[in-house]
Amino acid sequence: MKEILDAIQSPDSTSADFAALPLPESYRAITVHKDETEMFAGLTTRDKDPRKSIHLDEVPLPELGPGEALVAVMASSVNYNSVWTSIFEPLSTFGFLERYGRTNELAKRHDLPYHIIGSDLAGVVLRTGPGVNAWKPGDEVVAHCLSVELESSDGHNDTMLDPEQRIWGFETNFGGLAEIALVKSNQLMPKPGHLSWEEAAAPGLVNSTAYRQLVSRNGAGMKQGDNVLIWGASGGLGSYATQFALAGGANPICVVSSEQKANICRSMGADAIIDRTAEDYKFWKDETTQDPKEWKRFGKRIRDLTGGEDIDIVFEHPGRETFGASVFVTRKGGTITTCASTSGYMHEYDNRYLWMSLKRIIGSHFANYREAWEANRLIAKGKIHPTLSKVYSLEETGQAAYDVHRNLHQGKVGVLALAPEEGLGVRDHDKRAQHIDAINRFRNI
Ligand SMILES: C/C=C/C(=O)SCCNC(=O)CCNC(=O)[C@H](O)C(C)(C)COP(=O)(O)OP(=O)(O)OC[C@H]1O[C@@H](n2cnc3c(N)ncnc32)[C@H](O)[C@@H]1OP(=O)(O)O
Ligand SMILES: NC(=O)C1=CN([C@@H]2O[C@H](COP(=O)(O)OP(=O)(O)OC[C@H]3O[C@@H](n4cnc5c(N)ncnc54)[C@H](OP(=O)(O)O)[C@@H]3O)[C@@H](O)[C@H]2O)C=CC1
Repeated sequence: MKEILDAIQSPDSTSADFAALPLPESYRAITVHKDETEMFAGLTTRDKDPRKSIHLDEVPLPELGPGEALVAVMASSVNYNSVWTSIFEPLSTFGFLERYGRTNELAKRHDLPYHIIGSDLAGVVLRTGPGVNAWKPGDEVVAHCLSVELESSDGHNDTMLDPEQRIWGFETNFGGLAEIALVKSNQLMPKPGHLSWEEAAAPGLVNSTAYRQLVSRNGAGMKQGDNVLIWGASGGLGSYATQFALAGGANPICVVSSEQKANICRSMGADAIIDRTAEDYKFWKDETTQDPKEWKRFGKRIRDLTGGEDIDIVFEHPGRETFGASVFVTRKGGTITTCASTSGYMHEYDNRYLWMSLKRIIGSHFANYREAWEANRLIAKGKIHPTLSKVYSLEETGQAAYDVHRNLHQGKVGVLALAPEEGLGVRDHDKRAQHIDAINRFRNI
């Protein structure tokens, strides 16, 4: 592994040098274990502690198949899907690996008693499998997390519709929270040169998801002037949705849970901000009964901020707790676009407000390769910036996932894999200097 790191850090290394590097038989990786899936039985979601289920193991290097690449991972990031994996909710991810393993001989590699998790990476290609022409050893890359087979016709308009669509490092093995990752070559994209490894690894999953959900025609198709209600506007998804709204000439109405987070939104350029803790919205009277009066109070607050206008697009992901309010505050003909249900997936809303006002609910999930590429291109052009707040070592991944589970973090949380320290991997110093304040906006807060 030392030889690999030396090659990455040497400015003189060529593609041939990387191709000639011997690959290790094993590497360090963040895992959850199949024989521990019941370890949190009986506990509430909140009390399930990722620090107990997340392990750092030495694992064997997987065989490289056609259309695939082995990547030396310099840095990765924590996504909420790794929180779900680590608390075995809503179901154990080993079921996904078993199901994938049954599909063909090569996919059997994924069905193991351990799951190497993680759906982001920035690093360097070490080897490519047969049939890979677009990438070569030595390429500095980031990887998006869409894994598809594309044998069926269904996915050929929009690859997210492939029946064998999976999220890498969640529904497949050999994810990014490791020193080496196995990806399909059509997950690879160029690493933005003005960013360090950990900065480049941070946006991938959430930036691509927010791009499809909010900007793409497959999602809400946001346009200039739209009022966009963004839940968790300084969180993983929300910090990119807020940037897309601002960069696209829309008006973000940012919901956050503290003054500190409100200030982060202001620093991004937003001025319509709702602190849901300070204003104490209680959309549910009890576990089963919502309070439409509270939807109205929330809607009135939005009207105060917009000069009397309602919401064109809701960027939804908290789910059960907020969905009734989200449907209510959307304007006639508006759109609620949802990609998640952090607070519960059995949503309840008053359907009269949906059909009588011709509103639409759009389900959105990750992004196709083109959408992920366009989202990454905006990062590379310095139009959208990473929202990295804190960086942990691979050994500390359990704590990093705990922070995200308990909503103790801001923006994105990074993890160093092979990178020995933060700040390495920057190739375009001039562009970095142009954007340095925006790049550091979330750091250490
Ligand atoms: C990029 C980052 C993303 C995120 O962070 S997202 C957040 C994290 N992700 C999640 O929380 C999602 C986790 N996944 C799940 O909870 C489950 O994954 C799903 C609920 C999405 C799917 O459930 P399942 O049980 O895996 O699959 P089924 O499709 O429900 O299959 C169950 C059986 O139901 C049959 N079935 C499906 N559709 C129909 C139909 N329309 N009519 C009749 N039967 C149907 C199937 O065939 C199958 O059957 P048979 O068990 O016999 O194989
Ligand atoms: N389908 C897909 O492709 C994707 C789905 N996801 C899912 O989206 C969800 C959010 O992910 P991500 O943004 O990375 O997570 P983060 O935890 O980084 O951010 C979510 C933010 O939502 C807000 N929030 C949390 N709970 C509630 C609640 N009950 N009511 C109102 N606001 C709430 C919090 O902000 P605050 O406290 O400031 O209000 C929190 O910071 C997860 O469930 C994740 O699995 C994520 C990426 C892709």
